[in-house]
Amino acid sequence: MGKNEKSGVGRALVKHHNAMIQQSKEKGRFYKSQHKKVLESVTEVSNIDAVIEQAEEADQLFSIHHPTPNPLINLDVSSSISDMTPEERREQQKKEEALHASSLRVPRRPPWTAAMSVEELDANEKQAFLVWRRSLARLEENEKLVLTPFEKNLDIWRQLWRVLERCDLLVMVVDARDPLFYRCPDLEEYAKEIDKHKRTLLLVNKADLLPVSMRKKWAEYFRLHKVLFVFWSAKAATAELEGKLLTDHWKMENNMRKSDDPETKIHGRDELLARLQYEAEEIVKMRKSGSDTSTSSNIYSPRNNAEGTSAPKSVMVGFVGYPNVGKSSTINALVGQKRTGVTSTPGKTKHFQTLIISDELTLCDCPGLVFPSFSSSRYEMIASGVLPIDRMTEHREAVQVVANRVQRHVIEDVYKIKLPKPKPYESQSRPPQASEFLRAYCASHGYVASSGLPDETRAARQILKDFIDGKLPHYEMPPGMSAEDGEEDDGNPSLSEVLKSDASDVEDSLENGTETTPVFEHVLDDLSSFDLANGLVSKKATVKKSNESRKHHKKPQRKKDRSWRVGNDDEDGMPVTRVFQKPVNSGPLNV
Ligand SMILES: Nc1nc2c(ncn2[C@@H]2O[C@H](COP(=O)(O)OP(=O)(O)OP(=O)(O)O)[C@@H](O)[C@H]2O)c(=O)[nH]1
Repeated sequence: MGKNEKSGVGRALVKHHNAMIQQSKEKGRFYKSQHKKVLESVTEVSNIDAVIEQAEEADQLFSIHHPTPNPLINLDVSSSISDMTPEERREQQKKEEALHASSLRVPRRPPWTAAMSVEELDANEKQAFLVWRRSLARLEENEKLVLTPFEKNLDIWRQLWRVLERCDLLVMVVDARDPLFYRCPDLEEYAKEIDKHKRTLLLVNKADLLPVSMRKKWAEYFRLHKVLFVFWSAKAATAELEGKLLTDHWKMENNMRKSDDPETKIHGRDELLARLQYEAEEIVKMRKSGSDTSTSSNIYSPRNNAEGTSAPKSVMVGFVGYPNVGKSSTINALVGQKRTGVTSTPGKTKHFQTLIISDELTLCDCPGLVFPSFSSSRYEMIASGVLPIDRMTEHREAVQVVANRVQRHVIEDVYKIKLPKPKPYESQSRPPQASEFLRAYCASHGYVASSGLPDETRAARQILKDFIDGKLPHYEMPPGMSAEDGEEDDGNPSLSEVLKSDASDVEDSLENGTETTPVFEHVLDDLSSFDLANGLVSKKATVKKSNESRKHHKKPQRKKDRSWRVGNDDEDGMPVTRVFQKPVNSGPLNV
């Protein structure tokens, strides 16, 4: 090999090296410019905004070079259903929901390789996202369907894609009071599409707000449906870490009662970490051995470890879920110190983060995401803590969700108020009307707007906050089960006791046959207090609905502590922090 030839190879190597550096610098600049804009959750976009925004993103707006029609606009609107009765409409809606269930998908990341340029990757992702938005826009146009607000910011979905790709075990955090509302089965499907060995564990958080009898019912339901689950309370685990007792609400002590049943007990911090590591290691072993079988039992026992296969070096557990279900609280409790901000305002976690618990276990926390779904109204989503209370305008509708779900006597007990009883000719078991509830609350708390009228907006915000935080106890039954199903005396307040309504007089009047017979004097009496806009009002409440009372009282939002965020992850430009867990001296929860 001659001297010239030698230096030629050297030059080529140096050139290649410089080109690589240049490329990575450009990549960095691109991501920097991409992430200059604050990552904001977008759920409240009207169709027209969506059309413009998405068309802009896809460079298709008024472009001569792209004469194809905007893919979000579909003028093929289905036939009118306006002449249907409400029952027929609901029936039709159910049928349509079943028919279109498979279209209600989480957006998939288009196939990619490390050889792709950043621009190509970006364009592909935008295009795939646009197609996804188009399919959902079609569903939205179907007047027989109600599609609830869902996350429309591609950058938030990108965070999810990365978490899904990186993790071995996916932990879906749900609120124990209505686990199915917060569960997204399609996400479980998607995880399996990425890697058939990936599994999803349902972390049923806020279990401190659920009586043991209800945990039993849900455990039965999950077992029947082969769902891997764990009951957990980030709040209790945090209290345990801080050496505090959990005494917030009247039911917690009962809910936290010691339970030996591995399925219904609320796991302690160390127990949960061990369980997560075990499940993730099983997945990695399965992947390595090429085996298809996954652990089917929900009962965790370290002795069940697959024989013969050595434990993997390190495993990754990804946390996903709707906003406000307690992902940050869970991560903080697991890490053993405050690493992510916790507030009751949904949508505060914006970027995913990686937290190294030990050499063997890493956690990855994704921002809260509102998955597309049918059926639940915007108000239900506000009441469930998924959409922020601050953006609420129709406060009566949202408070009606609370009034429908919390027993009348519980509302009265918690707030020490008296709600107007149903009129003799009304159904005696009807829930309180939002207007009745709000007025009684305003009267007892002295909430008066500057106009001199009851400050319903302020009251609504407080009531919804109490509902979300658990001050107003409520929970959903597993589908197909009733409150009395399989109830046994375990020393806890029975479900029927907990849910006991003040329907004693309801039943009495039903038995006496007085339920539906309006007494003429009562009707006349009520007409005098009839508020055309809002229905029957309490005789004492003489104030009328006023626009004034709907004024917003924007509360200053607590800022999350984000000072821990450091640097960029060189792989995909996402901010991460690496936290090494300090050993925390805490045993399993005393439950
Ligand atoms: N009772 C009870 N409340 C909890 C528990 N875990 C979290 N919370 C409360 O739920 C609210 C939301 O908690 P976060 O940890 O901020 O929820 P998040 O899922 O990270 O929310 P985003 O940042 O919006 O994604 C806070 O008010 C917490 O105090 C729990 O186990 N029990």
